[in-house]
Amino acid sequence: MEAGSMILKTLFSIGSIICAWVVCTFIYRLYFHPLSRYPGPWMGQITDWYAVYHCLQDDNHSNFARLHAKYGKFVRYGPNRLSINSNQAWTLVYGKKANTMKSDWYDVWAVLSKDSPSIHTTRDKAIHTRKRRILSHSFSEKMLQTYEASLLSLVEKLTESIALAKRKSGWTSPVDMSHMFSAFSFDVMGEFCFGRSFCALDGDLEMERLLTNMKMAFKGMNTVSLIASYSRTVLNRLQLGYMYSVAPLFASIIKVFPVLLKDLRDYQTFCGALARDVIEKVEFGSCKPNVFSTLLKRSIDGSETFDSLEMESESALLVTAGSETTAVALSNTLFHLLNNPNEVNRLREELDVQFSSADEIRPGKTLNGCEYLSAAISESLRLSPVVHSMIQRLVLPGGLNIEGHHIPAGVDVAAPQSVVHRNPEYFPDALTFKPSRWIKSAQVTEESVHLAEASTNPFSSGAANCIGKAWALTEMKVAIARLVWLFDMEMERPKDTDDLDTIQMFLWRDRQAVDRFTTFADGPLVRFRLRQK
Ligand code: HEM
Repeated sequence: MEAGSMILKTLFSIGSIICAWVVCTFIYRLYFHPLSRYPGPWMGQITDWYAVYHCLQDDNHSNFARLHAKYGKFVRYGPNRLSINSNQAWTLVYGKKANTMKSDWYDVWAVLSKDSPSIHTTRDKAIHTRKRRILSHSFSEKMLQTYEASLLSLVEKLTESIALAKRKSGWTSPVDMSHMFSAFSFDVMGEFCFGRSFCALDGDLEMERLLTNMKMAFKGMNTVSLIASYSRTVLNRLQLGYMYSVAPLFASIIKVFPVLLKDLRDYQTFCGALARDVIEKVEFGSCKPNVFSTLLKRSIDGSETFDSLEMESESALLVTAGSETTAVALSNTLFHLLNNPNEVNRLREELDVQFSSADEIRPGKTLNGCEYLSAAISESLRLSPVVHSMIQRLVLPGGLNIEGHHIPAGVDVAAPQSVVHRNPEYFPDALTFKPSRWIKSAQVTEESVHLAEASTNPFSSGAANCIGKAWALTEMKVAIARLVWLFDMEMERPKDTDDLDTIQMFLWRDRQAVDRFTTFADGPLVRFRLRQK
């Protein structure tokens, strides 16, 4: 009896200590923490489970818009986290000289990069600089030109498969363009990285499976638990990126149960095999130039390059970083154009002046000179950035001064792209798709064009900005210009959206999107017919 009451007493004491510790932590976080003066949802002020909850909801993109509308420029959304709605963040948080580094959040992603962190998951600045130096050789202007022939043949395949689709009275049945662009950009990355298409546009089932797995991998990088294929429980969407203290636990679980990451490992094995195939072809001198052949040739010349583990890790990263992002950007651009048919006409007028056949639309000076095309893409990336919400950075010793505030070292800061990109301080009629805002004219001053440029950051900035930006823009320009040149297009309106005006339609689609670091939206569903001149 006495032993029983002793145990009860001990449990009670332990419980009381834990409760007191939790209460003290919450009181400290609410009233005494260096960030306690910043407004934000009370749940977020006391625990990171607030951020985890919104990751589980896939609604970070819309939640940050709500939070900033309610609380203003600075929002404390986690005990040690600030979201900042300011264009100054592009230089002060992400820029080359920013007093920040990639946050611990990237450590969780590194769990997925098997034995060697990729350029994206590397946090150490010196190691990152070395990786970036090596990889930049495969992204030089000269190298990009050598990949162009493969890009053109895949764009032709894309437009041919649309032209050959079943039709009624000249119009095809609705084509899901997010699916089509996924297959297209996946194939482009196959050519770009390994010198061979993945044949996803041909409907290869094995490739479809890998593409689906890769999308899971993408989700998993933010959702970390790629456990998805194994246990379809809440765990498969658990966002440990915001709870990095449990990352080592997660890593140990994976070691004991490797089956949990089967989808990702399948995908990495696939990329590893492709990388080895390139190694053989380079040895026999039978390889089209691609990212990996360029890196291998450097090792043959005795120049600085990656070891084989790094090559596999970079190959897996590049295909994911380069394919779904571009696919999402392409489907968003097509959506905005078809949601604003006058803009399609304006773009067509420009293309008709520059090109007399679709075949003439290819990378180069003339295409780059199409300012309305560039403007339409910039405007789409503004309104619907591919990485909508948080690219997290850790403030280093010395702190960060921004918008008259001093943020102490150790705080995780981020500027959600879609919030800054839709800030009316920087963009009049912020929710309207207006490519003309990017072009100086009688109505648009040079200052407002500069302000627009300084207030958008779809490819991020600084030393860890998107290394594939030039390639992504080339891919998008050719694909969009050829579609607009070749086809009349009509967007099939989703059910119950007939009464929505242009802005409401955009916001409707935005709400349907899911934010998993990359933000995915379905569709648009588009009917095509060969253009009637
Ligand atoms: C429209 C398409 C694209 C968009 C909007 C985009 C956007 C971004 C953003 C915002 C980042 C910074 C991520 C972070 O700091 O965590 C990034 C990084 C990166 N992107 Fe892209 N990207 C696109 C296409 C591509 C393509 C086509 C490639 C490769 C061919 C690529 C390769 C990379 C790599 C390797 C990084 C990591 C760079 C580093 O950490 O140094 N991206 N991208």
